[in-house]
Amino acid sequence: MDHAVSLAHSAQCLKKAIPMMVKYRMPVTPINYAIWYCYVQGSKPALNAELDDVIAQQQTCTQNKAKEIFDKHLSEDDLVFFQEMADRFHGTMEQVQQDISITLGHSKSFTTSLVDSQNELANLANVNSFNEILGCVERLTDESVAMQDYAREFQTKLAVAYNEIKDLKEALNLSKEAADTDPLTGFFNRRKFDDDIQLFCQTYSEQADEGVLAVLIMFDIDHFKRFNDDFGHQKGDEVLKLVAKKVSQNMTDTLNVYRYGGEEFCITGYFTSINDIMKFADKIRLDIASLAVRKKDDINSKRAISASFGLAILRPFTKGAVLIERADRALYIAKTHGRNRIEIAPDI
Ligand SMILES: Nc1nc2c(ncn2[C@@H]2O[C@H](COP(=O)(O)OP(=O)(O)OP(=O)(O)O)[C@@H](O)[C@H]2O)c(=O)[nH]1
Repeated sequence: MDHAVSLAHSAQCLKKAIPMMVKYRMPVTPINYAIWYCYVQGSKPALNAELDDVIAQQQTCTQNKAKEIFDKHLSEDDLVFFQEMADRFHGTMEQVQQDISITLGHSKSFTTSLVDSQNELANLANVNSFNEILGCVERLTDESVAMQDYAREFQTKLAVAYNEIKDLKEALNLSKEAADTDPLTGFFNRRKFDDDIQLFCQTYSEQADEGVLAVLIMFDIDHFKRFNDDFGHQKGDEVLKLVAKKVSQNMTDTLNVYRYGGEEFCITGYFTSINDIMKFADKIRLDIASLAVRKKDDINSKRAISASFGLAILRPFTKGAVLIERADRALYIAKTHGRNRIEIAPDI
């Protein structure tokens, strides 16, 4: 790929590439960035054709497929280029914006001091060649005002460019957010969970604080298949949304909630005691159990909703996979012991 392109051209390509990633719900990874940038640049028709095919079939492009396309048509150099580009744009514009503000400030104070001098001179009746000096200062003042006008105009143009870059950055953040979010529930999605869980375990291991417990709470709506079969998939989606609302109402800043699978959710976070964890999980369990739905045209069709919970307290230096396995096992026991209940994984 030709990297010797102007900043303006790169900005144009980025501006077109980001909405593509948003549209097809692809996370902003360097690889996705690279293939879409190349796509909108149009420099590799074979890449465009392949990406068009994948999108036509799947309405998105999976990480694996994106990597495959990248490996086939692009190189590692392209990747480095993309990783650096967005930051470079923003950094450069920020710096220039600062410089011009300083220049404008200087030119303003220069004008002010010239005006002051001019006034002072005007008040001095006994100065030799008074009119010459005054004329000279007047010219300098005019030049300074012109310089200030020029700087202001330059700043306006720069502000426009700066805002465009800012918009680009925001679009990038939004597309990242969209790529991490489950659209039905608004929770983080499985992809984000897979990214986060290892970091969650690692951070706790490195900064383990006496008296702080890190926990993974897994829960799953009971008999959801039966519900879907009896009420239809659409009503099932409605239940997922209702459950999500109840869960959201209990969330705090120290907790993260994810849609782990179809009707299965995970919460990770920190508590100070097992008692607090149990109280928290039980509140959610009861909130979900307070829900009931019925068919529009059948008053006798009322069906209660419930969920089962499996908790696993993190032991330092445990891998994410082990924590998940323990919570999953506890959830399985909650299911087999009658559902609508909470089980804690044994601390072995
Ligand atoms: N409506 C709806 N259903 C979904 C969605 N995702 C998964 N499901 C359904 O969720 C059901 C899950 O069924 P199972 O895994 O057998 O579990 P279950 O019926 O809840 O039974 P237990 O977990 O043992 O209580 C399946 O019928 C899936 O089709 C979704 O997004 N919307």
